Amino acid sequence: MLFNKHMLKYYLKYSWLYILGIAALVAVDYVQTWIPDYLGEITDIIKEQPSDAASQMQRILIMIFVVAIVMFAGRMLWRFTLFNASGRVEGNLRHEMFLKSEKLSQKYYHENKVGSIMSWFTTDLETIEEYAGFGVVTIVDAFFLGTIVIVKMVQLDWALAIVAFIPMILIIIWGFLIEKFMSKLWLERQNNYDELYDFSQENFTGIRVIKAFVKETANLHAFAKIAKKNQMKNVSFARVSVIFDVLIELIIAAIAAMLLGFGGYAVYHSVIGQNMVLFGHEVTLGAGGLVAFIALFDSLIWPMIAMGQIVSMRSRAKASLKRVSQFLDAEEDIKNPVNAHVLENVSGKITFNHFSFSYPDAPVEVKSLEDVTFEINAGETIGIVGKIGCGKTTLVNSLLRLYNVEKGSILIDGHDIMECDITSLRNAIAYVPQDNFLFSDKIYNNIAFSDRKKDPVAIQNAAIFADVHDNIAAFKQGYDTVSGERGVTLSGGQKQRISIARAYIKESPIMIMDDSVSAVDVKTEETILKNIREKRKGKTTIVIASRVSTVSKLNRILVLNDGKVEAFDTPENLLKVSPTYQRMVYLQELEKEVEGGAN
Ligand SMILES: Nc1ncnc2c1ncn2[C@@H]1O[C@H](COP(=O)(O)OP(=O)(O)OP(=O)(O)O)[C@@H](O)[C@H]1O
Repeated sequence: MLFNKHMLKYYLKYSWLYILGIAALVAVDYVQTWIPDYLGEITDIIKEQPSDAASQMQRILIMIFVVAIVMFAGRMLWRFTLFNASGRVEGNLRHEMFLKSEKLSQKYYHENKVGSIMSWFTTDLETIEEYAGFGVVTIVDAFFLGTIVIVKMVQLDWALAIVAFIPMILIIIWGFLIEKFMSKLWLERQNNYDELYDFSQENFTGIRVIKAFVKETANLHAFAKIAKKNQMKNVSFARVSVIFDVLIELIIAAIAAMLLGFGGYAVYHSVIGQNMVLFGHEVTLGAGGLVAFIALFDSLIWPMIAMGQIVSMRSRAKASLKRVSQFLDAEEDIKNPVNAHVLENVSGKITFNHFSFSYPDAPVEVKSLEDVTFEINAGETIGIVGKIGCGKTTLVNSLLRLYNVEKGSILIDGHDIMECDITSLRNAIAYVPQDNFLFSDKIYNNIAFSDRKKDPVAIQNAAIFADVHDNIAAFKQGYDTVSGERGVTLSGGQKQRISIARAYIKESPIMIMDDSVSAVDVKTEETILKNIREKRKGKTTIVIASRVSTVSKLNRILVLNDGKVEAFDTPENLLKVSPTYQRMVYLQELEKEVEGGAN
């Protein structure tokens, strides 16, 4: 079996299914080996024709019938229990992996592509499931059936049995030697599979860009290259596996031929009274004994083939379990501290204290944020502006603790967020991300994402807040319209506003809008800002904007420049003290003039 800490707990959890299944399998194996004895007896009865032949035959036939019934019931039972157990082990592992996936930080998802993670969730888990079910059957069969048959063969004639066993021992040794090599081949194949998954996933996501740039053919060539590599890895694994299987079958056929030869020769010599000597031992096997011996060897064929299958199956499962375990053991770098402070009744005061931040994969000298210090009062609505890439998103991601605070500190209501319970922290913040991701679900469910129990009136109010209610009402299926991949394609502005509604409905003391009105017209933007002023009165709101006009009516605006705070002041004062703000205003005026001229 395949043991490591992740598997062991599920083997233990479903031990009753395994014990029942293995017991049924052993029972089937045991009674199955009675058949060769009966065949031997039948041969001797036919040959010697004793006076009670009819009653002996009747007894044997009844016993064969009983064996058939036990085998039928036993096979049903082990199939049901062992395959049930392996399915449950797989299901539990998948569940554990899903839980883990939710605990892993942004850093992990930067380092590992979605395609690779998907293949761990699919093909690797299937390989493990195969081994936890069929693999167990094969091992138990090979071990118990093999042992019982071997004992019986030795009892019949140990010298003849040795003839059969020597090649078998060679198969076992060879199997162990080849397993490591096959495991390496499988690992390579699976890693290549990741590449294939990653490529396909990116291709499907970026299909519009590919089409717009007429890159279908180039992409097809790139795909064919990766697919070919994958095919070669598959072929390499299959080649080794097939050679191994064929050689086992060849060895089996050779042993059968040898047994028939030696056995037939030995029976002939015992009939003429000159017993054959093998390994210094006189072979006294009669015709019935030989038939039983050959039939026993026949029962040994499956355990021997099974050994070959175990090697291949185990090597695959070991490689797959290694990948799954690496995922399950991945470090969770965003964790709750010991004695975490649970944020309650948050007023919304936010303090950044000499906070600096570099992305894990960025060169050490490149800081996305440097020595950032400012304070937002509880209930205040502020704007954040700055050039592209100046660190606006990084700032709010840090507040959400999507990354750890390593230099400086961030406080909410005076509590260091590194000491706060992460769930309570994130519950206190409603976030509208820049990419406006929506789930492939009804618009209704997307808005109610934070609380599925929200009533239709609350959903509608949130949509009115985001000025998207009229758009939704105009859809044929209204709030039941499915957004995302499988549903209608919403416009960028509609997606932005549905994301705003989703955040607003949380009624959190802090709301962050990351460039969330960039795709709406000026009138809609004004409506949303007016709604923020009215409906979020007394609650903290941060509006990140790429246009100065979005934030120019707010009381205070934070201006970032190359990751540093350039100024944090009223729009009037910023015009005097902040070169970045002055330039943004100047560019906006210029834009207006150009537009006016064009009209
Ligand atoms: N995951 C990441 N890994 C490494 N560097 C990153 C990562 N995300 C952002 N950066 C870098 O950090 C800096 C700040 O990025 P950020 O997204 O915070 O800027 P921004 O002001 O929000 O930009 P925009 O106006 O385009 O939204 C940029 O130089 C960017 O290249």
